[in-house]
Amino acid sequence: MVSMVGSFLSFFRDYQQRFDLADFEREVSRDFDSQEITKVTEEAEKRAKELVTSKEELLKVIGYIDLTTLAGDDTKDRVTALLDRAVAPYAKDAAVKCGAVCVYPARVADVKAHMKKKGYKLNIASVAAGFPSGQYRLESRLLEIELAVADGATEIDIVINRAAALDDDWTTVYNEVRAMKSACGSAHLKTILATGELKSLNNVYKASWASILAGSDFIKTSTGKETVNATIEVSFVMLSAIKRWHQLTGKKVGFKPAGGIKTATEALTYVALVEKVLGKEWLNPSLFRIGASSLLDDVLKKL
Ligand SMILES: O=C[C@H](O)COP(=O)(O)O
Repeated sequence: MVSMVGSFLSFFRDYQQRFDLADFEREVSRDFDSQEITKVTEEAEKRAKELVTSKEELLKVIGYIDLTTLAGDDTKDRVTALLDRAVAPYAKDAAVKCGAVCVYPARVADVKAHMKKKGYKLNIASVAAGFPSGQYRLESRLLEIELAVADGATEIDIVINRAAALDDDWTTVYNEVRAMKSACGSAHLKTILATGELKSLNNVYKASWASILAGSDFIKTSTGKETVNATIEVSFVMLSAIKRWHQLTGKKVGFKPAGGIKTATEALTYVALVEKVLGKEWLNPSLFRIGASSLLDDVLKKL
């Protein structure tokens, strides 16, 4: 028994600490069946139409939301108002809260100061590492993460290096995410794949796998700034990678669809998909978030 645990631990440590390109290639050489994806999508859409009639499910959606503002003209007043809203989004029930607020690094200190002043408790997510393009030197991306954490971010949403991904250089993608995970310290790392720029579902799977191997706590679809953001199709592929990792290691990685999710029914389609692929145990804010700037209004309207 002890030696089984020992070999499991060494397998797991190996997977976490080195990037073996041959192992990686073996693991990611798979195709996705478009008929299966269409079937799963139809099922999720059907289930979402049922879920949207349930007040309990709608309230759960609020708890999954990373209430986001990511605009060039964000100010202290805008992010503090966002925080006020995220801690008390539903007037009829003070226990309902969003999963986090999500802001640019330069606004984290404003959020933290307001949180302290009001005595709130909520996760503060900051995008970082040259969000949304990632087209910056690694040193500056790492420093940005460290500064956001020092200012009070408890969750860091980084972007992968799409130039490396599109050059099929998955070692670089892995090494950079690993360095970013280390720069996060105790903050959780959400790794954005920017799937709308990855050109193929196989690349989405490779990006998911490299990010998971590198220690990401969550994988996230999109920045909200790509031409194509979250879709059910790429989500299915990412969830398949999370499922495979769980089968191999027993570890649970979270999932965050983001970008362009505006209605309760759309949000619940992702809920239904997660339930279908990974099971109900993933449906809590420590393993499932939805990144959205304008979803909350529609959810409140339906309550
Ligand atoms: O991570 C969150 C996204 O940037 C939000 O995108 P959205 O403004 O389309 O809802």
